[in-house]
Amino acid sequence: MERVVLITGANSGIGLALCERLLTEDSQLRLCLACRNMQRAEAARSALLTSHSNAHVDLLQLDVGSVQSVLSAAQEVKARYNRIDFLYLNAGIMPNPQLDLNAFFKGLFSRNVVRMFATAEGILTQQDRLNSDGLQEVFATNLFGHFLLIRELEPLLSRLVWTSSSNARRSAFSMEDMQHREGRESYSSSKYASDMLSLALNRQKNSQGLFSSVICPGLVMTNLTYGILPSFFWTLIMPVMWLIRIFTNTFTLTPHNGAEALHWLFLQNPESLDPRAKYHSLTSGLGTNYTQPRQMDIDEGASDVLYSKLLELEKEVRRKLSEENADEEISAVK
Ligand SMILES: NC(=O)C1=CN([C@@H]2O[C@H](COP(=O)(O)OP(=O)(O)OC[C@H]3O[C@@H](n4cnc5c(N)ncnc54)[C@H](OP(=O)(O)O)[C@@H]3O)[C@@H](O)[C@H]2O)C=CC1
Ligand SMILES: CC(C)CCC[C@@H](C)[C@H]1CC[C@H]2C3=C(CC[C@]12C)[C@@]1(C)CCC(=O)C[C@@H]1CC3
Repeated sequence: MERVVLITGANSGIGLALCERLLTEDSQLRLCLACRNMQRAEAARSALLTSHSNAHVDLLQLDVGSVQSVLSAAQEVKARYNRIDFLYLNAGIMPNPQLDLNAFFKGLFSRNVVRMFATAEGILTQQDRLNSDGLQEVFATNLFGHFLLIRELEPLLSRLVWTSSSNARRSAFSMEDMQHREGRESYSSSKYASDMLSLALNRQKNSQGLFSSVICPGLVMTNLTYGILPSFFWTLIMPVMWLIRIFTNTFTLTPHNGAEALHWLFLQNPESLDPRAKYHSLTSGLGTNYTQPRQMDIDEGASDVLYSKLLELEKEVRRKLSEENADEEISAVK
């Protein structure tokens, strides 16, 4: 039977590499690339068809950072497919990243140097902003848009896979400020929230046959990392990066390597997976790829609280949207 796989943020980086790997694994697959920019989505589709000429590759317009776009895209998915075998929640942003060079050089000579290279703890901040739905942009894109998509498509779903990060950190997240309006680590906060949400979804939905997993792709050279340091600089320091890889294995560096755990999960029986584990893509000093589960630092109770808060927020945004639509109808009649 033809399996249907929907991937958000599939037009570049890790998402596009995953598409390549999945088509190599199963040429009968129906892939749906869910992207906000249709020109880039077309280019990704053409690239995939060059290497897999008989592949079924569909495109779907989806801006996960916009409530209206998520709701419209979900309607379209329901009209097109009667089930989604895998939903990869991969789209993500890190706007205006700032590297704290002082902290970086201090970290270089501390006991935590390996940890710093693996997680970027203490050396990276971002500047977030409100989007047109009145939500924090990073929260809306990396977490809430995906949550809404899951809610809309729930009856069609069986497997969810989140592209999280080693940068997800409990101390960056606050339940009282789940959108991270106050701090400067919105990326870390949103990724920690996705880890929590995955656990909560497993607790609430496993009995109904829905399973969720989280992965970390390691440090990968993509548009996201080119936003932190320019691509020529990364190319210049590549020999240093290969050297560091010997000590951490988290410097996967290429999108193909970064997609290792995403691909690995595609081959696993969901019942054999640990809901409290994050599955890491790792690459050894000799260039061998493998997947390793590591326990996440999460409370079950807190993950349930986050789930309830997201349901509340969902109600609120739906109410606001229907009020706005009603206002528009009234002014159209006038
Ligand atoms: N690179 C790395 O080292 C790491 C990356 N990650 C995570 O991996 C995931 C993929 O990122 P990566 O491949 O690195 O970076 P890219 O920037 O190459 O890919 C991000 C993808 O997300 C899409 N996207 C962003 N915002 C939206 C939106 N509002 N609606 C729909 N699609 C959107 C982008 O589309 P567009 O082209 O239109 O911008 C792009 O296709 C992210 O979740 C990221 O946080 C995690 C750990 C490390
Ligand atoms: C000599 C060089 C290797 C210096 C590079 C320093 C930093 C730019 C990087 C060290 C750890 C990296 C890292 C990320 C970005 C680049 C670093 C801060 C991520 C935050 C990218 C996105 C993620 O989701 C996790 C990564 C963790 C490690």
